Amino acid sequence: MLTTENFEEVNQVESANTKLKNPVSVDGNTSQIQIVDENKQFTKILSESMKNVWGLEQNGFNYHILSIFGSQSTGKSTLLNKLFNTKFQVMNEKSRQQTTKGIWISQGENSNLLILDVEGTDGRERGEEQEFERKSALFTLAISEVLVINIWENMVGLYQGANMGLLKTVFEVNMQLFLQQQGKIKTLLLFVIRDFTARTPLSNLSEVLTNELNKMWKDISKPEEYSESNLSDYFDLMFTTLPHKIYLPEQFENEVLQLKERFYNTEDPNYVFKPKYHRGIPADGFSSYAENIWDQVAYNHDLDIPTQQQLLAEYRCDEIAKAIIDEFQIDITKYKEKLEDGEILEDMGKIFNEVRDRSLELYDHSAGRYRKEVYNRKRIEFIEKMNTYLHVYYLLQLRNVEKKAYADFKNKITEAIKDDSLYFVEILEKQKSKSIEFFNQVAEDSKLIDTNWVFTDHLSQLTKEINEYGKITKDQQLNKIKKNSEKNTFNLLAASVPQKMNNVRDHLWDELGNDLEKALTNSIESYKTLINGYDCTDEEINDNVKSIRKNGWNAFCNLVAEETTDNIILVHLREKFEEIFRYDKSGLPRIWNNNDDIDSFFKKAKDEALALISLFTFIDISEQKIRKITGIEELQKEDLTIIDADRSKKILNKFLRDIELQYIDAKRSVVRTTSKVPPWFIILTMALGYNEFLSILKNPIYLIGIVLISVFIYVLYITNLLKPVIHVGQVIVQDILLQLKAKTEKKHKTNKVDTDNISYFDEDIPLSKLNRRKNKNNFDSNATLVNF
Ligand SMILES: Nc1nc2c(ncn2[C@@H]2O[C@H](COP(=O)(O)OP(=O)(O)OP(=O)(O)O)[C@@H](O)[C@H]2O)c(=O)[nH]1
Repeated sequence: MLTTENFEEVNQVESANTKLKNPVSVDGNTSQIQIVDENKQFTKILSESMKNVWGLEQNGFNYHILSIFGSQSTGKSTLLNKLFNTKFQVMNEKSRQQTTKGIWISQGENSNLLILDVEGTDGRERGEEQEFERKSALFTLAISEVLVINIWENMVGLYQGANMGLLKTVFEVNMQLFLQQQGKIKTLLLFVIRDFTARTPLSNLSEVLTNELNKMWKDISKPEEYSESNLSDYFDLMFTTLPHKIYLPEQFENEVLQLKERFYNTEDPNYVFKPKYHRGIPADGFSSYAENIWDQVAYNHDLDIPTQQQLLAEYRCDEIAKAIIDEFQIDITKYKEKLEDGEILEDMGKIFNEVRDRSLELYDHSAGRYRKEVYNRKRIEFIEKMNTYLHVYYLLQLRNVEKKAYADFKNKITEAIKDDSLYFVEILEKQKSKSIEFFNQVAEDSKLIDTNWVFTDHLSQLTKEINEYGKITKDQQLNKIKKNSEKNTFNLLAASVPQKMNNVRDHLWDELGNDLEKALTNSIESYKTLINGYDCTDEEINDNVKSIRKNGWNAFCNLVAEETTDNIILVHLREKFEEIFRYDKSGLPRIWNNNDDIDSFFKKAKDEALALISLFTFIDISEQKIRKITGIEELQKEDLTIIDADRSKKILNKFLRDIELQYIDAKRSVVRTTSKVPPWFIILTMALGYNEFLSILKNPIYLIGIVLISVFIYVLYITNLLKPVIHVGQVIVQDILLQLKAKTEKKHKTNKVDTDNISYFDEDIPLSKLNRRKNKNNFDSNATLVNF
């Protein structure tokens, strides 16, 4: 009887048949796919469907798989569509043609159920060929928890009609599949007896079927050790009936609804999806697992479920780890940029522990469903991989912390130097500990839990850098303090030596010796005060004090040398000479006259001036005192010599020449003041020269000459050049006269030097090193001495 519903079904099937080639869906509904087609090709979109169409990928173990077996055209697809609201193809009544080809899979409506509709057995299209039947049995048994065996009541007891051939295959492949596995995996065989008339009670039918199945189990060939095993060790049996769909449609519908409870209602006493039937494949690994199983089955390879599960676990754990690692890397990249820019990541350890824990949680959630041994092994690899990535960040962090610790240390030390802190070493040590402590703290805090990361290399590098910088700075500071002390000595001496050498004549060297002692004592005291905080050894202090003393002595000698150049000595001599020769006791310039004893004055002035030179000939401080003040052990005579014999001679020559001119000037001024022309001589000259005077006036040449000379003299007068010209003329004349006189006398007299006055300079005094360097006079070494 064709009902409206049947009519619709037929139409539906007819339209669906036109789309049989579509591997996705018979009616364009992507909720069902042909998992294995009639050419034994496995679908490429199972994973995609699991994830995006059925939304089961993240269900873990919370999903179930049911397959239906049975002879062709026994209403399998119809039953599934009724039970699970799937859209499997249903046969067109008129053509009675096989509809389900290969294996189809669909999601049960609003559920976590995956339903497989398997091509009917003993289909006439495949003839006697049982290969696909065996393969599909192997495949579906490997992945399904429940096998629904669809039979018509009138087939019970018939070998082929009751699918006994198929069940024998199932039993055999079960041995092949699950015997290697530790712990028995059970499968539920749910017999749905269709077109049930109730003429034979279900209990009888069940019994018949159970007996047949047990007999069949006994008959199949089993390994020796399983020869005594029972069917019930591997299979649970469940029997149910459905009335005739066409003749008793309402009853059929009602019983289908009741049957539905066994699949959907977990509370139902006959609920079929018991945990013991689950294949233990997490939903996200199902597509890979199913495909691998089919590959093995399709190409007649030995199907070793444990190996497949092992391979799946390996593959999936890697895949899961990779996906999480990809996300993990994206998560941590933002920190890398900061670290590469030199930033220190606060709470790095905390942040990274959290990031790692989050990733690990995800891994555990997904990979933890796979084989424990694989999951644990891969977990260690996964953690190591994350740790490796994070270790790069940790090294960057260490580099940044090391830089900061070093920079902080340097800044503090620079500040201490700027402030001239008296506690330099204390600050240095304190800052060193602080910087190292800071480094240790951050390095320790930045570590990840359960890692053996070390930072000893960075720490020793930092310590080395800090120590080196500290030592260099300390040495520089000590050197600076020493130099400042030496500068202090120099400044004190520079303030006293020139002043005293220019003014003090009595006890000059006693006073200079005292000044040197005071300057050195002052400098050494301030040096010792300043180095107080530097933790110097006695040896270092002694060496530096020695150096301050020695350099102080050198500075003293230099200042003395600067004050005893030839010119300065000459100035001193001239001043002394002129003090007596040119000025009287009241300090007024002398006007020489005939009664003055110029020679006596000259001799006295010269003697006293020459006596002064001895004051500057050598440093007249006792060697004992110098040793005591300067600490210099080896002191040579030449070290104290200021003016040596050579220099003395040159200075003396120059001095004598200078005072000789003053002597001549004095003598000449006496002549000028005494030699006047008498008046009678002027009158006589005018009388006798009157004619010559007139003749000059009358002669135009003479007249012009006189006029020109007068004009020249007048020009000189108005330009104030007359006096200088006269003076130059006088000097030239005097020089000519002197040279003539000297040449004349040289022929007759030998040069005689006043040995009394210059005997001191003849002493064999060694050359002073200092003055050899300082003395740059340009005196004519061949200048002759003049005897007065
Ligand atoms: N007598 C009877 N006929 C049924 C029943 N259920 C469905 N049919 C009819 O049986 C025919 C085959 O139905 P299908 O659901 O396509 O059977 P199938 O086993 O899936 O067929 P294949 O997939 O080709 O093996 C259809 O014409 C259905 O209307 C039933 O309970 N009893």
